[in-house]
Amino acid sequence: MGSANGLDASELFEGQALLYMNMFGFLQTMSLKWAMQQGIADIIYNHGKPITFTELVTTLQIPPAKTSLVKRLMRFLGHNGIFAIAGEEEEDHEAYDLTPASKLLISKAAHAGRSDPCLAPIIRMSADPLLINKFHQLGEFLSGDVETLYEVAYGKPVGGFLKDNPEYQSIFNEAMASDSQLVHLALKNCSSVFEGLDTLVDVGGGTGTTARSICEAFPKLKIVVYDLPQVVGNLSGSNNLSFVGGDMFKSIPEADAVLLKWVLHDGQMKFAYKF
Ligand SMILES: C[S@@+](CC[C@H](N)C(=O)[O-])C[C@H]1O[C@@H](n2cnc3c(N)ncnc32)[C@H](O)[C@@H]1O
Repeated sequence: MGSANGLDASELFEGQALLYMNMFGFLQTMSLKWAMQQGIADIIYNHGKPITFTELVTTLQIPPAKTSLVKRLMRFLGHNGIFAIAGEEEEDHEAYDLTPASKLLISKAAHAGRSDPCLAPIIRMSADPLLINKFHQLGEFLSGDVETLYEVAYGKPVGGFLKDNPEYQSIFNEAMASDSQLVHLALKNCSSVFEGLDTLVDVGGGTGTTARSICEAFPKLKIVVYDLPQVVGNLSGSNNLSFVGGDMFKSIPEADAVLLKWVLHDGQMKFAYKF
């Protein structure tokens, strides 16, 4: 027999499971943040082989009363593909290994001088409480006239917010730079894209991580990274790389081609960066 809302028992439970899965979706972000803050990827990497549950809680100095919670979190992260679970799950013999995702959390310090990409900074930014908070204002933003979510939540657009909060400007710049580290992998097969170009302007190019990769791959190409003065003001270039500060809504330096990466993804971004 159907319930009052016309659902049979299996539909009810499926609906409930789906709702709860979405309701607890934030736990994916929070457990990832925990693993990153604890440096678990570095711990496993330095260990040189899968680390057992007992070894992990000992290394993390988890109080005995809370070790079972760590096991739950590690299994949750394993279920989500962040770590691989090896060994037997009974008797505390379970062990954790790195996956492609957690290898991208290994810090530069653990890699000791190698230049492997590390995406921890962009996770740090995305999981920051202040920056997450703005999403509580989605309703107010979408039903009101204010142009950006930042303005609803913090009283100013993202550019102004970052200018007034230099610590977030650094978090933001590092996050963007970490995302851009992966670009050089894509460049290997892209030479045709840059053929015939002498100059390129990377508009909203941040601190120049993408531009540096392109400069290395195409040393004859001259690249200008154009971004807000607060972002590029203190940066100096090299042979074929230079930094220019300015506002892209007023003008941009002349070049054979323009690169826009993570800039103007949609109409909202135009307003988002207005001061
Ligand atoms: C989402 S980030 C992308 C950074 C970089 N392209 C990347 O992919 O890592 C957007 C960039 O646009 C810059 N930006 C925002 N408004 C701007 C403006 N009016 N003129 C120039 N740059 C601007 C920001 O400072 C920021 O560095």
